[in-house]
Amino acid sequence: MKLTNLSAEPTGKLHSWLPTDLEAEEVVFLPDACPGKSPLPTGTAVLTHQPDWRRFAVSDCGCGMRLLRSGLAPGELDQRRWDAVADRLRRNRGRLGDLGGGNHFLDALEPYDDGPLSFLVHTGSRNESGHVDDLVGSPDRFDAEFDRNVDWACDNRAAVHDALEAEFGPLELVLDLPHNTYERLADGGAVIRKGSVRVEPGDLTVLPSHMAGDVALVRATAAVAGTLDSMSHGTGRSMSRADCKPLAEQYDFAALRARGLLPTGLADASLRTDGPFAYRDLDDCLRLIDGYVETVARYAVVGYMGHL
Ligand SMILES: Nc1nc2c(ncn2[C@@H]2O[C@H](COP(=O)(O)O)[C@@H](O)[C@H]2O)c(=O)[nH]1
Repeated sequence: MKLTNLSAEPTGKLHSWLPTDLEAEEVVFLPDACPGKSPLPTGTAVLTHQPDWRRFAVSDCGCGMRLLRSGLAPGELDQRRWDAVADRLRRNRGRLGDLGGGNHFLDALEPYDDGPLSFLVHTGSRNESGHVDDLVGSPDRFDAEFDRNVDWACDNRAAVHDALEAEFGPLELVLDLPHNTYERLADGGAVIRKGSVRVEPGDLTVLPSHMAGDVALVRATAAVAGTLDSMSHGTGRSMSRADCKPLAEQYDFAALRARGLLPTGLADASLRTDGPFAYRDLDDCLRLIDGYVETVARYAVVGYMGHL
């Protein structure tokens, strides 16, 4: 098996994160590589011809990110308007336009170069995703259900987009990319992407870090031919949710609130497992993919919501 390691983790450790029954020709580990609850670790792209490869492609199918550019000057965002968006999303609970839990989030972004605010939406396919699990032995039904999930997740991001437009007016769609998908190959194999997006040279993608960290809009170069046309979907976790507790207890949430808007009523306790201390640094990750992407724009997070 060819293993390409663009992460900061030692290669031996990465091997231990792969399922022992995975038969892959190639595995790419991106800077956001981290183990999770899914069969494959996050931040990976896997080329396989294993007949039952679909069992490695389950979990939060179609989860992805949508980047939107507004016509708003940064000063036009305030607590009242951020709360109004949060209330709209809360009213969507259980249906399209529900941000969901975990580290699904909506950020307001201010560019470092002068310019209008942008918004970054990160949501998945919510409970829909579990429906593929029982279909791994029925490829046609699995593929149809997976596609339905990917479409549902995209519609979910579109519904969050609608909620933002209801408050802020028209928003330009910069990109919408799922990061838990697979690409079927003509020869029966597949490239499975878990926490990684499909990009071709020239394509834009977005790299967020955490609720208090910068976000980069990047363009893929020709070098992505060497990463199975794949790129990271963020900086990735540096620790598991279970390990966050001691750091969360010491974290200065008041300083976080002073730097950016959080919806009224969102308790510090809700952010314990997904706070800034749980994720890697953006510049560290950008250094690891130098040559594979070029930074087009960089933003500070000036508003966060999640765990609504
Ligand atoms: N700008 C923000 N980035 C965040 C936040 N929470 C996590 N992250 C980054 O996004 C991805 C999300 O990944 P997933 O594994 O849950 O699909 C992750 O790699 C982080 O680097 C946030 O609140 N704001």
